[in-house]
Amino acid sequence: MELTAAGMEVRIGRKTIVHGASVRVKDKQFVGLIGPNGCGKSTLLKSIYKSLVPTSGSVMLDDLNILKSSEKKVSQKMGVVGQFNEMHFDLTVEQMVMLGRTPHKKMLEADRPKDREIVEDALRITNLTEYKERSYLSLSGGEKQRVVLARTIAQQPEFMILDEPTNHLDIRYQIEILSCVKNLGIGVLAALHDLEMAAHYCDYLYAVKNGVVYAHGTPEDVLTPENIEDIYEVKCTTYRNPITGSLGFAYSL
Ligand SMILES: Nc1ncnc2c1ncn2[C@@H]1O[C@H](COP(=O)(O)OP(=O)(O)OP(=O)(O)O)[C@@H](O)[C@H]1O
Repeated sequence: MELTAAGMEVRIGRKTIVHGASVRVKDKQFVGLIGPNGCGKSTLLKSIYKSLVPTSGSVMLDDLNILKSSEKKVSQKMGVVGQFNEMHFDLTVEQMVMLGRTPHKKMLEADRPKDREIVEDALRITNLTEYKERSYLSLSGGEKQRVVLARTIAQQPEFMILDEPTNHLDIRYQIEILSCVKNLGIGVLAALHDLEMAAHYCDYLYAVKNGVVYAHGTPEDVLTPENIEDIYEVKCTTYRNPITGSLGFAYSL
């Protein structure tokens, strides 16, 4: 399943936030979106997953025209883990994860044994089984983030978009979440801040600066000291992490 977002332009009020960005995620690729605060990563992702209407551009998931398809049709194929996961009414963790089954059910259809099995699996792979009776609102930010990932996994999407999925997470959960997503073996487009994580997990990267795709390629091609200095306005030296073999970064102002 391949995602192609072409010529995405997003204007909010009088300001153009994303300027003609194109992004492609080939079958089963894990693609990262990097760039400084406010460069337009979330806005670009939202325009791809239909939370914002782009001024121009097209988004195809194989032959499904995302921008012209119903929410239900899109959510049968595409799962989204957004940046903010606040809710104002309380559900248990299990009920929250069960919401992931909604796109696959008819209106008011009860939970089927298969739905319960899928929810159990999603709770297990996100290490949330023992949280299933807990109230969602009582959870910490990182725990909520894992529940939202579990809900998205229960949705059984063929493609996933994640907006800074490791935001609130400590190192262990950052690794767990990214490994878990990688092991799903589906196409992924994820905005990430941690360049070491991006280098380690992503097959391909798009670097955004001022709403424009500044560079794209493999992590080795994109995460050069020159690019990082231009994109983030910091001094940077790269090295090879002797333990993981992945790219490492040392920064200074
Ligand atoms: N609804 C809005 N009205 C006005 N400006 C907006 C709106 N939404 C986003 N912006 C602006 O668009 C720019 C890009 O925001 P966006 O959230 O896409 O950045 P980002 O790269 O995801 O940043 P971060 O890494 O901090 O999450 C920012 O300057 C932001 O203030």
